[in-house]
Amino acid sequence: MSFVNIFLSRVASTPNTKAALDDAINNTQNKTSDPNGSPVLAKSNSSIHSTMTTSSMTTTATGTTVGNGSSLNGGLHLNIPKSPNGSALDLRRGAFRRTYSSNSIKKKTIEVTPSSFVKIRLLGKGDVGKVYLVRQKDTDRLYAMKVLSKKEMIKRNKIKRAFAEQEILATSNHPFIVTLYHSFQSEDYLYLCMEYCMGGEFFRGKSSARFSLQTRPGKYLQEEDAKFYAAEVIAALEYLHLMGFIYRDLKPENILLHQTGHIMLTDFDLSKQSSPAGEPTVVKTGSPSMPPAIDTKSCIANLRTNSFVGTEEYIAPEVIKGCGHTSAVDWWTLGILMYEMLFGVTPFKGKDRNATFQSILHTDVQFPDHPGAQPISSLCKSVIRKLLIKDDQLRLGSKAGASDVKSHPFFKTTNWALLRHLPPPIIPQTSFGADAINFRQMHESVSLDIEGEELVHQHPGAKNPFANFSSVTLHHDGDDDM
Ligand SMILES: Nc1ncnc2c1ncn2[C@@H]1O[C@H](COP(=O)(O)OP(=O)(O)OP(=O)(O)O)[C@@H](O)[C@H]1O
Repeated sequence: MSFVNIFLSRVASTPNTKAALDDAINNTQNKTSDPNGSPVLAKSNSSIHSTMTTSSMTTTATGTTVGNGSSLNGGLHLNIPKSPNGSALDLRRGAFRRTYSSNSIKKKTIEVTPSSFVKIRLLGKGDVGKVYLVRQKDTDRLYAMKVLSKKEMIKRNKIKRAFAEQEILATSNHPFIVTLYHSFQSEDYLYLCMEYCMGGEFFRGKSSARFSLQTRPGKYLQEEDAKFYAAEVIAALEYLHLMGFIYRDLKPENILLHQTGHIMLTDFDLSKQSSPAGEPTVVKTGSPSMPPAIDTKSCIANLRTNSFVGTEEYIAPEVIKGCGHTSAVDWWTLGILMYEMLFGVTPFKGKDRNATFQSILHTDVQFPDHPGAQPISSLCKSVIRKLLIKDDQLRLGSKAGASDVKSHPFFKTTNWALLRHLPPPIIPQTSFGADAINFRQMHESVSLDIEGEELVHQHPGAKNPFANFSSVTLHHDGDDDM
């Protein structure tokens, strides 16, 4: 039985889990725009422009309660009509197409092959694969296609990671997590066909997209803006933890911007799955006026892992020590991310890797106080300090997971239920999509043609390690026209 089936049957039989997932999703699903409507290339006589393929979309404004399992359909439903002219603003404001529920993904036999797509350009590179902007030939829809080389995966012992990534993408259904549409394989490559996040990377190294953090004045965000992105990241982490996954690779490069400006987490090859995921439990909040919160920590309480993974400046102390780590690593990385959003640098960066690790292990976080440094509130300092507590058992998030973090007074002004209604601080420049203006120019050293790949030579009779890779097409609620 695949994880999806196990998960769905568990969801059906456990009202707490279902309600908790619905809660995590619904608390963020009320959106000003749909992050999952793949842009389409619409050809006119003289020009190519983008349009959303949606007629109407149902969104749910619901006050979810934990434990009664009725949240999904219990709220107010709004039908948002299609905009008549499909302007860029309308794309952001009015385009809805997916509902987010824990059982809205329908797995189908694979409906595409590599030759169903035309490669448009290279968007990004990892060590075993590349991500291309592609167009599906028969629908003209644009997608981001991650193409992983089997040869490289075998050489670098990364087969398990590709399986984990497929599993997470295929089971996730959340507005801040990139949507998977198809996964399939050829003789030499694995393919993950995902929603194309037109806004590019949230922020990255020196050659950045024009609206990324690195090009903001002073290379940092205002505190309120950083709070907005932190809240969206927390919502995504909460969902992943509820699903039994530790993300383990939160960093700016893995946060993509949807064309609406809302974030989407991507790159799950370092994520770790607790199998089976534990039951979420309910914790009482301090205030009688607040509803009970979900304990996401219990979903992954049985998962402690030892692998040394992560990105140098974002690695948590317990990972460096190699004494086993839990979902608390994700809260550490959130602390680093918040610091970097606010100050443009990470807090423990040393002159080399060793110095960075020493600092991560032994130095308390310091906030810049030189003239010109951005002043931040004491509540903001407090939440960062608590997320960066070296002892993972004392760290914010170590007791009840996301609920601990969400209830820190820094987030008192955050309206979690309406997160998606808030206008994002940065709206990516829209274009017709295929020009990928929000991505830096990349050149391919080796040609990797989606249709005609080089061959991998395996020993005759060797067991095919990719035999169990799922080739599926995933239909999401609202995608009937696909
Ligand atoms: N859905 C997407 N939409 C737009 N661009 C994307 C998408 N997914 C990935 N990219 C681009 O491709 C880059 C590499 O993607 P990703 O990190 O998933 O690849 P990877 O091979 O797993 O890399 P790594 O070796 O860092 O794990 C991203 O940083 C981003 O620029």
